[in-house]
Amino acid sequence: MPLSDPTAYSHGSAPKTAILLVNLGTPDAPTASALRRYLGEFLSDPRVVEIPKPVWWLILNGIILPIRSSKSAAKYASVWTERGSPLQSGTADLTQAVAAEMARLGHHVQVRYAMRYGNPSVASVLDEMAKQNVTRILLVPLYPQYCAATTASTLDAVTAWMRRSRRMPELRVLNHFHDEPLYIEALARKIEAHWQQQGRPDKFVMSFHGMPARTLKLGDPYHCECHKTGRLLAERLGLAAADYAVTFQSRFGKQEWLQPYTEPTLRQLAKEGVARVDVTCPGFSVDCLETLEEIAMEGKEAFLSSGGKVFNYIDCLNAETHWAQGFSRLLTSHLQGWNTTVPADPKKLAQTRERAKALGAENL
Ligand SMILES: C=CC1=C(C)c2cc3[nH]c(cc4nc(cc5[nH]c(cc1n2)c(C)c5CCC(=O)O)C(CCC(=O)O)=C4C)c(C)c3C=C
Ligand SMILES: [Fe+2]
Ligand SMILES: [Fe+2]
Repeated sequence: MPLSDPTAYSHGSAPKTAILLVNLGTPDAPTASALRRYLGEFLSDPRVVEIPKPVWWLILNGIILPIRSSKSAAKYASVWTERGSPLQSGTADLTQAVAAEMARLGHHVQVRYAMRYGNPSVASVLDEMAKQNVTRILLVPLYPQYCAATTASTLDAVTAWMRRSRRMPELRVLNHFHDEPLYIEALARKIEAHWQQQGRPDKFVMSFHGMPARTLKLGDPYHCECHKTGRLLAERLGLAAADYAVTFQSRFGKQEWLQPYTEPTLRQLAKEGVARVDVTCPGFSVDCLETLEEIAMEGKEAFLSSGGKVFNYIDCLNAETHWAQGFSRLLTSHLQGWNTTVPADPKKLAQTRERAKALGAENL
């Protein structure tokens, strides 16, 4: 494959820094054909499904895609808004909020987002950055807990692009932020705001996306990082061990996944006489199908139909102001040594200020 040369090198050009937020990706429409494309790309990633390729190709194309595409399309249709997929609009909003906050903090950085699967692709955003002479990239997979299926896969997409680029940018990667005080604090504030309005539940459930159980034995730190987030958040909220549970949702296929599973736990709690549960999903940066449909709709139905009385779903952090501020402070600490506060070009600085103004930075 020929190496790409988007712009000619010129002497004396100042370093340009970008923050690239990457989320999982989502279908372009809630239709079976869009789902087939999206799931086909997602589930063909060997980081996501670790089964020998030829066997998996047959199962995926012969069974999973024909059946799951239309089933999943109906689920997506139930959460789709006039802005499209919640994952897409939520990621765009978070990006804009972080861009505004970084500008307010005086950083001259581009903040963009890409999707690991679907659009805008990681390669297309990196191509655009290269054309704009971006020379330093802070890569931020939007997963607080490290997992090979998500975090490492995001880096795979970036390194695949780098393999065909002549002039590689400097690259830093935010590996995880599952125990960062700024993240735990933002989660705690969100929960506390809810409890100030509604009082405390009988049980607080923190539901994380599941993974095949064998990945824990193979050394993936994901399970431990989910539990650490759960423990830190519970401690910050003053909860005793009996007041909360850490569970895993979105099981896929027949093999064992990380336990306890969210939905059976909700049913069990209701049967044990727990009247009210509050559920939140700290592993998802923005609300998406997995939180809005699987938890807020299906999880609620499971709990109430098993005898539970009150089910509250507490949203993800999304683009909350205090999270955009906390996240930007966290990202700033990863920019250390890259001087982003001295403008290279006064004209560009004025443009950045105008852009920040247009993005509402003054209100943050
Ligand atoms: C083997 C299959 C899957 C693994 C492993 C997996 C890991 C994993 N996923 C997320 C985050 C998200 N997953 C989402 C949707 C989704 N996940 C799978 C399968 C696996 N995920 C499927 C098939 C789907 C599509 C929906 C469906 O058909 O059920 C989403 C939501 C995307 C959206 O558009 O809203 C997110 C986010 C993590 C964090 C993770 C491992 C830790
Ligand atoms: Fe998933
Ligand atoms: Fe563990």
